[in-house]
Amino acid sequence: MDFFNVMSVDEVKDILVKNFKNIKIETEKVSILDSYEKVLSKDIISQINVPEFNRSTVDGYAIKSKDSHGCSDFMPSFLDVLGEVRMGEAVNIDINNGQCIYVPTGGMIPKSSDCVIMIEHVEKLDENTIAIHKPISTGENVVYKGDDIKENEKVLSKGTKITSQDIGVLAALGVNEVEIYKPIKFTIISSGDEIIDLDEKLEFGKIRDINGYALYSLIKNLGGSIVKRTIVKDKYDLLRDEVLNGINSSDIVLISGGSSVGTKDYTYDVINSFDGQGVLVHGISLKPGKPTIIGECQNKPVIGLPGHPVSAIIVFKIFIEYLVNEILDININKYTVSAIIDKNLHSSPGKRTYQMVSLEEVDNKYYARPMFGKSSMITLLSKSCGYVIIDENCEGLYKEQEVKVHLL
Ligand SMILES: Nc1nc2c(c(=O)[nH]1)N[C@H]1C(S)=C(S)[C@@H](COP(=O)(O)OP(=O)(O)OC[C@H]3O[C@@H](n4cnc5c(N)ncnc54)[C@H](O)[C@@H]3O)O[C@H]1N2
Ligand code: MOO
Repeated sequence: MDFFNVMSVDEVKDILVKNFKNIKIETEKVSILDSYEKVLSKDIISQINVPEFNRSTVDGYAIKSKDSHGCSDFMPSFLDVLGEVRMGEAVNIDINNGQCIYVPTGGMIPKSSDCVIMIEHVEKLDENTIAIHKPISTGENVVYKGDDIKENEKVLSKGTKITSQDIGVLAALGVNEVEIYKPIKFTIISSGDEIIDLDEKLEFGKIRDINGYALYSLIKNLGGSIVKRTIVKDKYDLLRDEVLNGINSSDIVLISGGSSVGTKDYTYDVINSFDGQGVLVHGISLKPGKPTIIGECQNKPVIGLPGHPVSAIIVFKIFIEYLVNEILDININKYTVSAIIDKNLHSSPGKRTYQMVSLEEVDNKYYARPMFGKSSMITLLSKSCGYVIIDENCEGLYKEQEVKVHLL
């Protein structure tokens, strides 16, 4: 077996896109009530204007704004009240100069009116007459037809992860059902003679399967589904069988452990044993996560994540999240926090370093405190809030330097 042929993070992302962006993911129609956090597989184009008519945003009188021009406490304008607009009903009356009509909040205003004056700014002289003392401008207290959404406007794009606000938009359009991507299917294989499941006895020398469980929840959090989570011993045939099952039943196969160059690291050979291009990447200039493997077997991505839990999770976040976002056209809109690093920090030039940090708020400023530990220590991640990325060509960070913290 060859030793690592290390590639940069960006090169690896390009390889993922080139080989796997066009994987076909099934779609289905669901009620908008079941669409929360699902990903749209088609653009939503509005068939209507929202609102469909000019509406008042206040309780008041719809008038022609020019009837109010020049009026004051000393020289009010007097207007005839033609009647009242009823909620939910079309207005058939038009107003002329010197006339107005009462409109409740949200009610339709007559075509000939261009503004609404609030009742508290009006003096009601009798049932049919009001006086106004203050000028009001065109458009005041009115939402015009199509102000919110225009007919034929693209309201939501393919790849949108649907939020509660988006469900509100769909309801406004009268859309009952949307077409979404079905969850991307994953198989998770934890490999290693030492790895045992939670219901097994912890004999001396054994290690609980941390990665299988952490990856399971990362996939769920991404909107994916897990077809199978399993543990296999360090035997070529057993690993190959599980990878074959994974390829046949899933869209993406993840193997944790066995990605390095030890005598019992079979991931590389197993990936190369299937039809397809085999191993595309073995080794990334990345810390943690260098011994990652990316392969293509029978047109499916099979990814060998490093066994150390911190490395497995970080590699998932850098590459699997990226790939899923690319496949589903999800707009990557990750929130970051600006913070001040509170220690000098050396990195490893030549490698992109993902430095874990905790965050502390002092006097309305965030401070990022580097968290140190080995990549075999899962609590390094659980005690951190996020990470700072230090580029390959950078030797480190200076205390007090402003950094972007990517939240975990
Ligand atoms: N000669 C070299 N050895 C190693 C290198 C190297 O460049 N040259 N890289 C090191 C780095 S970096 C990492 S990370 C590991 C990755 O190793 P593997 O992917 O082959 O993983 P294993 O050897 O199977 O396991 C490593 C470590 O992680 C523990 N582990 C594995 N799976 C799980 C799991 N599901 N849950 C919890 N812990 C797990 C395993 O017990 C080992 O302690 O290679 C270095 N070696
Ligand atoms: O991926 Mo390794 O964790 O750099 O030790």
